[in-house]
Amino acid sequence: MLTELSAKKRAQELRKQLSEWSHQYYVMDQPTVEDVVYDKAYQELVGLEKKFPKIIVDDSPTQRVGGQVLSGFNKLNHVLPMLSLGDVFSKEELTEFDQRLHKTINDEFAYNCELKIDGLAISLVYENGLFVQGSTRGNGVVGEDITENLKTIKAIPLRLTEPVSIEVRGECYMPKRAFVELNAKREAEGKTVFANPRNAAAGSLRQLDTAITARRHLSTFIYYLMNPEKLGINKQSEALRKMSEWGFRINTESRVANTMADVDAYIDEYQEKRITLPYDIDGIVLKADPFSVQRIVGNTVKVPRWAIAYKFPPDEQETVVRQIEWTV
Ligand SMILES: CC(C)(C)c1nc(N2CCN(c3ncccn3)CC2)c2cc(C(N)=O)c(N)nc2n1
Repeated sequence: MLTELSAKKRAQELRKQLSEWSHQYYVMDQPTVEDVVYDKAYQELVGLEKKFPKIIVDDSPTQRVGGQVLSGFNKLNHVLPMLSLGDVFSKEELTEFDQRLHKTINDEFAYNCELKIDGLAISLVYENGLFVQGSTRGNGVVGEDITENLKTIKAIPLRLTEPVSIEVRGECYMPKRAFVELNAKREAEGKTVFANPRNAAAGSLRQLDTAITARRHLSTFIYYLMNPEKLGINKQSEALRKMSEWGFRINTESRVANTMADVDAYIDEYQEKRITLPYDIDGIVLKADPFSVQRIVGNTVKVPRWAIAYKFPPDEQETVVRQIEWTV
């Protein structure tokens, strides 16, 4: 006999299982169960919550697609401005960046090298481990509250593995495969097509109908933790590892470089690999790894002095599916 109490207990078991499967599939790119198994458990949870609405909790996977059509997005002020990035287009300029830093910092320090994902910057706020607000970068000071749309993205955890209150930032992007398939569908429907995955991701996040956003196969790579030293984290590479442990999707191609020769090698490697990646990148981002170095050199009004974007030469090749490794 199904009581509200037994339904509540069963729903908690289902949510835990669904969350683990979802983490494996959407965050770790390592599906562990067939879709049909996931869907069966999900439908059972939907049934229990429909029968006993009082057992519904905010971080239930059923709450990702609110299904409501918003009338607009509220503006919001970022607690800390989302800085821009200085960019360079040659290894010579990269060396100048490194030399400038060493004018201020005498001892040696490592760089964290990251792929520069070609999507759009987002900010995510968590209170006691629960996702409470998500927004676009906007002009860096004022962004748009797109929490409801970001909740539909399975790579964004609704609850972290620890009850921490943090703000993180990253890139929301559309995988190349989803981009090609979306444009093929739009073409068949006589609609306009998106010029590139970045525009497709931006258009998908700007949807007022969250059910449309939910169908666009968006994903994220998180790359920034606010006030990390308050959490006892002292390097960018450590912050990335910690955010991964909390449940965020972190790009696995990041690497610590101890010399500029290592940085050059990283650039050469990913200029080669670029076309095979399942997502667009437009360069790499170099960051002083120790937060102590970041703190000493600080930021200008617009950009950090401790990070730089190295932009690849524009790559004329079309985004074709066959050259892409078949992951998300
Ligand atoms: C935290 C800092 C400021 C160093 C930072 N800022 C970034 N960006 C700033 C400029 N952004 C921007 N966007 C629109 C207009 C002007 N600037 C877009 C994000 C980063 C972007 C990526 C990426 N794409 O993969 C990344 N791995 N690390 C970043 N790190």
